Formats: sequence, structure tokens, C-alpha cells
Amino acid sequence: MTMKVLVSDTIDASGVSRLENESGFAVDVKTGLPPEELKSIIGQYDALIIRSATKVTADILEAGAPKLKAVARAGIGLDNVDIPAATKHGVAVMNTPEGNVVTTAEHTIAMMMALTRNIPQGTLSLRSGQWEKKKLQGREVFNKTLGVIGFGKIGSIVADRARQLKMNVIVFDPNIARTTIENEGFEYVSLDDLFARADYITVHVPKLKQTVGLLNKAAFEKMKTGVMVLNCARGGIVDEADLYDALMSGRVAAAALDVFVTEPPGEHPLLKLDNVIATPHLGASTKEAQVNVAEAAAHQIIEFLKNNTVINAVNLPAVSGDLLEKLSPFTTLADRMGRLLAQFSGANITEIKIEYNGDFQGLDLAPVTTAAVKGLLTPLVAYQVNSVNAASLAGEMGIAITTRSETLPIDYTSLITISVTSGAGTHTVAGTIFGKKEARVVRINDFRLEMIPTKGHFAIIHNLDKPGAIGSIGTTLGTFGVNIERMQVGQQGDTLRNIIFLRTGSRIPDDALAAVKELPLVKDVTVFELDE
Ligand SMILES: NC(=O)C1=CN([C@@H]2O[C@H](COP(=O)(O)OP(=O)(O)OC[C@H]3O[C@@H](n4cnc5c(N)ncnc54)[C@H](O)[C@@H]3O)[C@@H](O)[C@H]2O)C=CC1
Ligand SMILES: O=C(O)C(=O)COP(=O)(O)O
Repeated sequence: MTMKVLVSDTIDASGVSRLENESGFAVDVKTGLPPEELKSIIGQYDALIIRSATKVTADILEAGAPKLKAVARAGIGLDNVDIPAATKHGVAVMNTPEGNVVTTAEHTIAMMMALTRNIPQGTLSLRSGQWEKKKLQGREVFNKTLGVIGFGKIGSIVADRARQLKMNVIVFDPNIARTTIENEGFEYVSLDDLFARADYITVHVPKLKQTVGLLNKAAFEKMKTGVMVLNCARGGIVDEADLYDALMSGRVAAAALDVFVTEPPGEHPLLKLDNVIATPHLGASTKEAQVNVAEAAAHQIIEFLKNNTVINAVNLPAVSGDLLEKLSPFTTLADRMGRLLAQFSGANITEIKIEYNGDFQGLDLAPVTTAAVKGLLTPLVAYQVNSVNAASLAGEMGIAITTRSETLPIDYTSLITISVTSGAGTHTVAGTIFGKKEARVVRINDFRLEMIPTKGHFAIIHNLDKPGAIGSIGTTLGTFGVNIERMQVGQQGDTLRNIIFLRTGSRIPDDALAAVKELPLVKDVTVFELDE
């Protein structure tokens, strides 16, 4: 049966013809659909191609299931797609992360120059018959300090172009190693330093809970008087009401906005100010970028629907569906082992070592490695880590990933051993699959156990191997209402110490933990949990 693709935002014609000619798909281009109309027709389509205008809500995704298999965004930002809902409904979500980055960075530089030299104001003034040379005097960007917040694909290009304008570029990005930024030749600073020093501040971060209002009243108060602010990322990263106040007070001299909380913004107070220049979300709007992203989106949809090949998906690993199916017990296990290790390792991770031992039937284990890295990083970073971005994110954080395959004699058919080195030393977890898909963690550091790594609360207690130790721990936890669901006791090497592994019915509260730690025979307690 002919596959059907709906294109609900304007994309370059080259993408549409690629879908039709290369793949024989039936393509409907219907832009500007009201949500209810999109909802009523989405169930007929195998894939949806969008830009930033279409809001792919949980409602739309539910209406699309079960036929809808993929959403491709001809562009980068996916804040208009409910990704958890897409995953829930089995819909792959892809973007085209490279095609428009140069264009958007160039737009940012254009905005900075236009803002600095009053170009839009000059045009308007001339149109109204005036010749306002004095009023519209600008300044040089030469030797000024540009603060770049977010050193990803676009932020790093903006930094590079600004450097070539002979600006001093300072960078803040909590997820990128200082050395990465310094090796690129830029100064790595804290956010407060950036606020205090920058003459221009430009944001290039995704729109997330943590980045909404990143530039707000408190931030403006830390900035130099006369700073200029640019937002070519997403509306709301710079708080619009607080920006308005900061412009009125003179703290911020001028602002350039390509994006708004509500688009189109209509009669927006900011647009009434002479020292605000704005464009209607034009960051990615060049012919070159639009051809790039339309063709990439079309290519990704064709590969996905025809060959099960996943490219640039944010909620699926980049492999064929077939391989994924075969690997799924191992990817689940590796992800959980990673999550577990995150809790032992904390910050400053430098290395994750993954060793595969035994029989993996010649399968490509890259998705399993990715799952381990994803599991490790998920609890540690502020935004969504997925199978596609996990490895590159680890690279940016300065985490080395090494893998090794062995066929050493072991007690299991297959064994995955993951070691993570961090500021807290090296921690190791090993796991296996019993039968076809029963995941088990069989070792945590030097303790052999049999742990089912599903959602729950756990503790590892080191204690002196003397009568009464276990009883005192059970009684203490019981006093605080903590039920022990499972207990395993092992000896620590040939020392006089035991290791006790507990699965508890609820989180061990801080006061209970303190009480257990105070027990005379207890030497050390580590608690951790798995959330899925
Ligand atoms: N105006 C337009 O037409 C366009 C806008 N965009 C927007 O530009 C933004 C950047 O896109 P890319 O560079 O492709 O993203 P990216 O994912 O390559 O980089 C984002 C960077 O932000 C960093 N980051 C995350 N949270 C942060 C925080 N709290 N503080 C500082 N840094 C933080 C991340 O570590 C990452 O390095 C996105 O919001 C995207 O939607 C993208 C294309 C066109
Ligand atoms: O790619 C992005 O994230 C953009 O913001 C571009 O948006 P647009 O495709 O021009 O609606």
C-alpha cells in the first residue's frame, strides 16, 4: 500500500519532490491547519513533516496512532513536539540538526550588527523622510565582549564568527567541558561572570524547563548597564516582561529578537520600543538552509519508512528496527546499569568502560553501549539525553567511552561489565540476561548479588561480620517504617566485613539513614534507586 506523508508546514519543494519521486509516497501539503483539523486527518498518515508552526501535541499523537510512525522536523527545535507522548505512541521523532546552523548563526550576527548600528531604525527614519544621523549613532563591536550562552552547534558558530569580528568572546555552557571550549580558543566563564562582563549577550540553548527565563530580572540585575541582548533561540528563554522592564530602566540598552513566546506575537509591548529590533522567526530562513533541512527530513522519512533505518531520531537509537528488537533486553539492562552507576559516581566522570563477555551472537552492540551511556548521563544532566545524543554529549563532557569484547570463561552466557571512573573513584557493575530477557545485575563493585534492576529503592551496607548486625539494621529501618523487601548478604573478600544488599519498599529517609549509619557494626551505607 502506498505510504502517506503529511507536510503541515511550508518546506522547500525539493523535499516534497524527493518524497514523491524517490520513494513513491503520496504526499499531502496542508499548511496552517487548525489543531482540530490536523487531529481529524492525522490518523491517515504514516509520517508527518513539520517546522516550528505545527504543534504536535499528545492529542495529535494519540489521534495519529497507530498508523503514524514518524514525525520529522525540517529544522532543529523540537519544543513544538511532545516527545514523551510520541515515544509512548511509538512515533519516532527526528530533526535535522545540521542543515540550518550556519544560517541561524549568521542571522544572529546580522541582528547584532543591525542592533549596534541602528539599521532598522535608520531605514524607518529615512522612509519617514528624516535624516537622523546624530540620533542613530551606533558603536563598534570591535574589542567588545560577547557572552555566548550555549556552546552547541549554533552558539559555537556564532562565537567563531564574532571572534573574526575581533570581539572578545566568553562562553557559558554547563554541559560542555571547559577544555573543549578552551581548545576552541574561547574563554570559559561562569554565568555570573558572563553577566558581569558582557557588552552583548546571546542565547543559543534549547527551550527547556531549566532554560525558560534564563535571562530574567535577577539576571538583568547582574549585567552591565548598556548591555545588548539577543535571542535567536526560542521565545521565553529571555523573559519578555523582565526584558521590557530592563529596557525601560536602561539596564539593557537594546535587544534583538527573532523568537517570541507566542508566535506570531501580535501587538507585543516589546515591539513598540525603539531600541528593540525583531524578525519573524527568520533565523533558519535562507534558501540554502531550507533546501538542506527539507531534503534531510525527506531522506530520513524515506529511510525510516522503507528501510527501518533511524537517522537523527531523538527518541530511538540509530539502528534498524530489526537489530533493535534483538538487542532490546541488553539495551534495557545497560541503561539501568548506567543509571545505577550514576548514583555511585556523581559528577566529574572521566571514563566509562564497557566490557562485553560471552555470546552476543555477532550482533552490533553499539546501541547497547549507547544505552549504558544514556542511562549514566540521564540522572546527571539537566535536559533530555537520548540514544542519539548520549555519546556526543559524553564527548562534550570530556567522558571517554571505551568498549571491549572478550570471550573469557564466565558463569553466564553473556555478561556486560560497566566501570565508571569519576571524582568518586572507579565503580563497577556487571549484569546479564537470564533466559531470553530477564535482566539481572550480578555484581556491584566487589559484591556479587542477584538484583532485578527494576523501579525500586536499594541500599548497600558494609558492616562488621558479627552477631546482631543484620538484626540491628532491620530493627532500625522498621522503626522508621521502612520495609525490607529483599536482602542478600555476602562476605567482602576474606575480610571480617559483610556486604548487605537491600531492596526497600520506600526511600530510606535521611533520619533513618543517619540512624543506620550510627549503628556500631555498620561501616558504610550507600542508597540508590531506579526510577523505571
Ligand atoms: N531562530 C531560529 O530560526 C532557529 C533557532 N534554533 C534554536 O537555537 C537553539 C540552539 O540550537 P543548537 O545550537 O542547534 O542546539 P545544540 O543542542 O547544538 O546546543 C545547545 C547547547 O545549549 C547548552 N545548554 C543547555 N542548557 C543550558 C543552560 N542552562 N545554560 C547554558 N547552556 C545550556 C547545551 O549544553 C548545548 O551545548 C535552540 O533553541 C534551537 O531551537 C535553531 C535553529 C533555527
Ligand atoms: O530549526 C529551528 O529550530 C528553527 O527555529 C527554525 O524554525 P522554522 O523552521 O523556520 O519555523
